[in-house]
Amino acid sequence: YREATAATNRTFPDYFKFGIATASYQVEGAWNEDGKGENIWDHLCHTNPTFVDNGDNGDIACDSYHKYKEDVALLKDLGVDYYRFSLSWSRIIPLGLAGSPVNQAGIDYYKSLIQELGDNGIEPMVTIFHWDLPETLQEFGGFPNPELEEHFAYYARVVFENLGDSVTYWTTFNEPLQTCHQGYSTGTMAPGYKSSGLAEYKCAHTLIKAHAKAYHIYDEEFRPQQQGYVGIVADTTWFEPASDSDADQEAAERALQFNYGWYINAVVNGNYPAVMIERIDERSKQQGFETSRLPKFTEEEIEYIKGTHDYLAINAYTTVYAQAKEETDPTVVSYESDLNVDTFIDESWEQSASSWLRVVPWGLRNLLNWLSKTYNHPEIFVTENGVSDLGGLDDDRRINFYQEYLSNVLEAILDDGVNVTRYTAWSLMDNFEWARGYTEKFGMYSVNFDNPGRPRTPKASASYYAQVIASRCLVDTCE
Ligand SMILES: O=S(=O)(O)CCCN1CCN(CCO[C@@H]2O[C@H](CO)[C@@H](O)[C@H](O)[C@H]2O)CC1
Repeated sequence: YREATAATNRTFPDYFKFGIATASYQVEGAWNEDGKGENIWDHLCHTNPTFVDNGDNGDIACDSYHKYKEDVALLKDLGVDYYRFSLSWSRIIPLGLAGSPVNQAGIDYYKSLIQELGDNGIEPMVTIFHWDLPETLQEFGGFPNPELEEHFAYYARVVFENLGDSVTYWTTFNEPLQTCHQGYSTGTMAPGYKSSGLAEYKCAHTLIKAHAKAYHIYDEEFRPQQQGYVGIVADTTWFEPASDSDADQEAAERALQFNYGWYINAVVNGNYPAVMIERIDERSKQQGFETSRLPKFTEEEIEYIKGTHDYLAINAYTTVYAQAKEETDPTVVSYESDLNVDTFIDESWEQSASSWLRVVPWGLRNLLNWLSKTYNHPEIFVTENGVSDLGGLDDDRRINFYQEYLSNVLEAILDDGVNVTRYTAWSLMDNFEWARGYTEKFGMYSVNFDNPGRPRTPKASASYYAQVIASRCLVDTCE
């Protein structure tokens, strides 16, 4: 499908659940209160204030650490079934290190938030890691250091033990692609390293093993009593073949495998996608490396990693066209040259406030179909989807975005038989948009960052989303 379609007037199935998401560093603030340790975003913002637009940082952010009851009241007004939020590793384990002290005040904060959600009939969907790595662990090398597997396993066990009685849906990592590729290759996210085609592959290797270990810890030690589910949230742009030539179709498929398959082929089938292994092994050999730049899983690791997911999750925002290109200079060591695909957009696609995000609703339907076909028709959660602007309460472009993207989700379900059972909007409120600071707004509630009270104000999109959830339909007159 390549055409925007008018929003369908059909209704969402009764089992379908609507949610909304935030993340710890983006909303909590209280960066050094009640025993919380420093994380890599605290450290980056404080030591290199030019990294983030306007020198913004998450010291206060939306102050959700103090205002979480207000946040739950907003969730109640929206009528969401669940709230997807993340835990701050260094609030719970200040040093991050396996065996290091646990900060009870950090545990108590999340217990209070989960209790408040429960009291309001809202299910918590908890992300264990959403990019805010304890700074001490970065001083040990971060995820490129294989020891991070043990440190993460210790953290996961602490949160399963302390919070698991009230949590059914867990996610180990949010967007490992951004963690490793933006963090250690493009340098556009903390810790801001530029080790393309090198450290980023080590980062992913440790992260995938850490995910699998946490999954097995839950499966063996906690699931019997807690009866919950564990997954990993991966993201990708939808890559639409620029033409129906074989070369362009292969280019699009290769891009999806290097972006989403990098992690999800591992948790589903136990290993990296074949196309990554083949291309990186070959190029590493041409470049004179004794071993491939892409680390290898052993046979027992493949068995251990295979199947470590109880649902398939996707954070999806936008689309690009993918086109085959001539092989680049084989001596270039980089992810981009390993991938070797040209991408471009259609300038007619509606813009957002984010340079990487064009509004292309039909791309989400194609992506959901690709996921279903590629991973054998699993249950799929859309765990993030949303659009940025520069502010304002009459956000009719955001309403239009949700109406058209949700319509494509519903068409994937009703017309294509894709088993999507959850949809999560990004985000509840305007928050710290990483290197873009507070300039790009994704919230359904506006936050006034010039007011120490960080007041929240509903935008028109909040009313629209509440109406969609109540009516289970996207337009005024439903069938
Ligand atoms: O600006 S640049 O072009 O130099 C680099 C930007 C790279 N983007 C950042 C967001 N990411 C996926 C979405 O990232 C997700 O979506 C939200 C909106 O971004 C974030 O706030 C969430 O934390 C994150 O989970 C796609 C890649």
